Amino acid sequence: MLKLERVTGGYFSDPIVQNISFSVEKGEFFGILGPNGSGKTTLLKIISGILPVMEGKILIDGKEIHQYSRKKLAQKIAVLSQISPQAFSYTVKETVELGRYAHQKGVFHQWTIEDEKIVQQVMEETNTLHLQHATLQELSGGEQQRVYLAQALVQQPDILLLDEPTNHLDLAHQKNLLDLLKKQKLTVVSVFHELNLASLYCDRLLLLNNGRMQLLSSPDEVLTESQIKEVYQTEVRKQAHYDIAKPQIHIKPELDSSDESRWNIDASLLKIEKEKIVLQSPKALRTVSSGVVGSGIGWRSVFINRKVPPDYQHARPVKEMEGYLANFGFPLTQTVAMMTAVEMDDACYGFYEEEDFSVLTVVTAGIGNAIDSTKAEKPVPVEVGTINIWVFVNGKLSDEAFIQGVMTATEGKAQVLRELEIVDEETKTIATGTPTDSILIAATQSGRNFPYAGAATDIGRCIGKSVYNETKKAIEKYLQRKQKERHRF
Ligand SMILES: Nc1ncnc2c1ncn2[C@@H]1O[C@H](COP(=O)(O)OP(=O)(O)OP(=O)(O)O)[C@@H](O)[C@H]1O
Repeated sequence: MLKLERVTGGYFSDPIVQNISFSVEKGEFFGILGPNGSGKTTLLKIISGILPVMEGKILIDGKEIHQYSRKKLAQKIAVLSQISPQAFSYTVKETVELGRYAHQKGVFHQWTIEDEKIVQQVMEETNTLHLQHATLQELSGGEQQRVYLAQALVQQPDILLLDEPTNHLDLAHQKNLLDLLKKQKLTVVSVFHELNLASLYCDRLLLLNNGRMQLLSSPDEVLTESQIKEVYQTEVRKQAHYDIAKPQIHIKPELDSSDESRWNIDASLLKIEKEKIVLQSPKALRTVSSGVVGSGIGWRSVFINRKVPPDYQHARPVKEMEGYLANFGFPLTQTVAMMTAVEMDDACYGFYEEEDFSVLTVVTAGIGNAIDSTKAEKPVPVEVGTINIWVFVNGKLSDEAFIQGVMTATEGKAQVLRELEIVDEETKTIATGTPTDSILIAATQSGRNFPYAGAATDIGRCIGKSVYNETKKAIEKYLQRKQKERHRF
């Protein structure tokens, strides 16, 4: 549909963009990225015919753009105008109507029912209809942007060229505008400054660097940490979007040196009370957890293991737990909270200090419902039994290390159950845990760097060993308590 063949162009004789070649297919959303001054706007102006092609060719549907009449080209390509002060005395509706010029026939450019229908429909879609009688100067920057988009859309072009279409828009209007363009299945070529929006909406991205093509590929290939560092001279982190398979880029603010300094979590921060265990960290820790509250991946500074009655039943345990936390004034957004029916006195913890890192591990263990997850058909709850494991690492864990930390901790727990011959009463085989076990791996993200935390690493073995030791002590305490209770009755 749109094809650039070795295009060079710019202002006067200055070739700002050089040797650009790509094709855009019908219905494709094509993004142009690059640092300030890399030639994005210049390239768009060359494509739209505002600036001449110095070398190479631009073809639309196989025909070079200079072979199209102005009106015919306007039916093929629309450009989202930049806000221009001279247009300010027009009303919104008049401004949008100008977009129909390319389709008006005859010498007198008669306005048809069809023209009116399209204008009404597009103004509705762009949320500009209610502004129709206002003049442009009475509108905010974002409202003006939507009016110009409406003007381009009523042109019903095959290809829409946009230069930073969202730069004046608030969050909702950014999303609405890009959703609208996506829904219309238009062929869009758009300059973006916002890498994350470009990633979410574009099928392919062209990354420009000093007027030349750095890379043309999918968002995932273009938006890599190393590529962005090279082109934008900025350190970034790349992560997958929470809901869809598109990358998102995070910049990291420059911190003052005190924020980078090493700090530790140790047992002095731990408070074991009758009804709960609390650890409050002076700073947020990066966490991976399966708590009732604060599960998943995040940054948290308050950790609660709450004792509930053995017959605890609640239709909405998360809500109930949130209410409990709020009662104590614990900040919900910063808290990981678990529950157990185990006596808090039976909690076990240990601080494991190695040469250049340390680990604090806290375990409460009840094994009334011990289950062999590899054989059981379904859990058969008899009594309350939950093993809750907290592992605090004084060090910096990668995502991979967090996952391996969960693995090594689980291996430690399973080893205890095997050694103590804790049996799943249903299957009569050695249990692997209980049906409601919970885990937290939390790291200060200061001090030594740990790319991995599997059993091949000292941190992995330390996590495995600490969980093994503390779980063993906790289960032995639990068993002793049960035995005493049995003797009493
Ligand atoms: N009207 C002009 N006349 C001469 N040179 C220009 C003109 N407009 C831009 N340039 C030059 O062309 C180069 C590329 O500018 P362009 O606006 O295409 O970059 P851009 O990638 O869109 O930048 P930004 O991200 O800042 O919008 C710059 O060095 C700029 O100084």
